[in-house]
Amino acid sequence: MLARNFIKHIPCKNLSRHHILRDRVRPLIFFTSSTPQSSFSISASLSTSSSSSSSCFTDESFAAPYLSVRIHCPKHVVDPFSEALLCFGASSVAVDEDIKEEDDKDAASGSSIASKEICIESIFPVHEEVKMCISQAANSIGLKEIPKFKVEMGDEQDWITKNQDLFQPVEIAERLWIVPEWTSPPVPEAVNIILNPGFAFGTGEHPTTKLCLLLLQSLIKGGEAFLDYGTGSGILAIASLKFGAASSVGVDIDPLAIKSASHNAALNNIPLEKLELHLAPSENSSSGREMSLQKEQFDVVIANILLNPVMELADHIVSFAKPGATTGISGILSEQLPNVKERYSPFLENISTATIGDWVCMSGTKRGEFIDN
Ligand SMILES: C[S@@+](CC[C@H](N)C(=O)[O-])C[C@H]1O[C@@H](n2cnc3c(N)ncnc32)[C@H](O)[C@@H]1O
Repeated sequence: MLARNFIKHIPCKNLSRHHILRDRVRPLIFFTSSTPQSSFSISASLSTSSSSSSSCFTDESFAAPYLSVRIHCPKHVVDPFSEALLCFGASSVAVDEDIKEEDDKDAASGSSIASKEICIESIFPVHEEVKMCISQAANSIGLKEIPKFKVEMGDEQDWITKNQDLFQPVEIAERLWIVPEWTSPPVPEAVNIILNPGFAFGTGEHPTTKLCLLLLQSLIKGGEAFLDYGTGSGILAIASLKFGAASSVGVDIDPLAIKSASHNAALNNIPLEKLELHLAPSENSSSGREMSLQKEQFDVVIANILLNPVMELADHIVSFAKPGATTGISGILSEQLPNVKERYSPFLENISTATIGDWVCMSGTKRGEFIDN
């Protein structure tokens, strides 16, 4: 579990507003998160040949059961409470955007909203103690009562089927498309990354994913070793290989992300020897952050995670880049950029930024020698 003050120090927008999906009837804001883990073995390399998607990622494992939990919480705390749920064990939370917009208008007009409730649709892994997670999340944001909730069993396949219509092909750039597994590429001759994100983040719809893909496309000239720190669906790792990288490594603290990335690698016929996936120790793991990755082995490193890990792991992330290699950092908002820049400037030079909306991707080249701040 993450420490309680982890949430308190993070403004709402910092965490996990990962992904906006539109429902036919009502839009949803869809958040996803890593599942906190206590300890991990470090490597979960692909275990299939490129020609067989099912052998690497069996239908059985993909249809893992989950708990679907509807939680009624006071509207005025929906953002911090959603963030807190993610920190205390939810795999994803979805909030009705129409109701949230109403809420924001109420807040702007100063009307009393404390009594109104909003329903958060969340998903928890089956092993999570849902009541305890909800209670910890409520405590962490100062809610006096534990919100009412209802739990149902589901399986991942249900969830995916339910949400299939929502994820449509995404054009990232001319001749670069992200295409759901269940649709045909609109431009067959383009670079098409075939995806089924499952529970993992990374459908290409989020601005940070787009920014990272564009950065990656500009950096990969052929033959590079690429590190995707916070791989989610594996979208960047897979894209790097399609752009011509020689090898790619994806790291994530979420086992569901590793599963999803593995499945997606097979969908894209990625040869086994070209992609490694590593389950990283989480923040609280006593095993520390050592993985079987060598320092200074990558020509390009991108970490699209969130503000807190980006700040905390700065030297760790940069340590994997070769001197002179470009490191991209995303998952951050414009208002957070000054702090992130300051944190990385001892390690990176020639820093530049790209933005879409409020979201930023910062990149720079690794210094030969680090400077004191
Ligand atoms: C915003 S998603 C990015 C996914 C994908 N790379 C993309 O660009 O769309 C962030 C991912 O980072 C993972 N993550 C969060 N904290 C992490 C950490 N400390 N170490 C490794 N991965 C982490 C999350 O589980 C999640 O899958």
